[in-house]
Amino acid sequence: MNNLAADAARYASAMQAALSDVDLSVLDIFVLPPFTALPAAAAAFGDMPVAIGGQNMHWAESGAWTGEISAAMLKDAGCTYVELAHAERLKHFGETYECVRLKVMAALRAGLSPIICLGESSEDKDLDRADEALSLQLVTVLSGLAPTHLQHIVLAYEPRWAIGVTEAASPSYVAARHRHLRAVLAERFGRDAAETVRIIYGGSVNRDNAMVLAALPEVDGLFVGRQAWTGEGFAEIVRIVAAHSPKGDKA
Ligand SMILES: O=C(CO)[C@H](O)COP(=O)(O)O
Repeated sequence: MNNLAADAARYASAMQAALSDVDLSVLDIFVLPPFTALPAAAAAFGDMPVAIGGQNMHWAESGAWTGEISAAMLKDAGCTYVELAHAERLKHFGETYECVRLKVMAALRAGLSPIICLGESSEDKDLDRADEALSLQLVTVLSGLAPTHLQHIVLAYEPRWAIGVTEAASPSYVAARHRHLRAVLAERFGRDAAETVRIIYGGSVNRDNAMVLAALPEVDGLFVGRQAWTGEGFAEIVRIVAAHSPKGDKA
């Protein structure tokens, strides 16, 4: 809940200016503004290769759900992505992965790519059951999907204890959790389909840790919060990832 529609043009032009010498075709970039800023952001990014997404949506196509936003409304506002299951949705609004599952299906039906947040609590981490918690979340949220759906899905691994703090999870910890998520996908959907899912890392990503995290072979991209509140800040991360990604693949 940061930034207004009027900030969109400034945000986009700051990114454009900061990245004019960067080959953005090696990256897939998205920004997820507040609902009220979506049309302004879509217009402001214009021809830049930056996709737009919502931060949440409802699972129903339409109807008596006052105050909610549907997939069709997001598409109408210029979105191609939608973020689902952010830790704050689960914590403050009582969302469950069962309800996230309905949203994932609705997003895919509408042609939106869901960015599904997964992450263990600090208690799960301390009790050494992070992988168990992640398996449960992932299996719940993807039940009912076919292997062909996976190419449209992004998993955002965001350990809850690493969001909004000063330190991200360590690279080795992140790599292990991403390997686990990939293994769960492979077990359920087959290795080939599992490889089509992007698994990105979020939680206190900043200019100091972006390069190391993005360079991990297990990490397909970064999910940036505070550092992306300004176009300049986000551009710093984009520049780092574009320059140092050793994968020769999109990140
Ligand atoms: O907002 C986030 C990116 O999706 C996420 O919760 C991480 O926030 P940050 O810790 O401020 O980077």
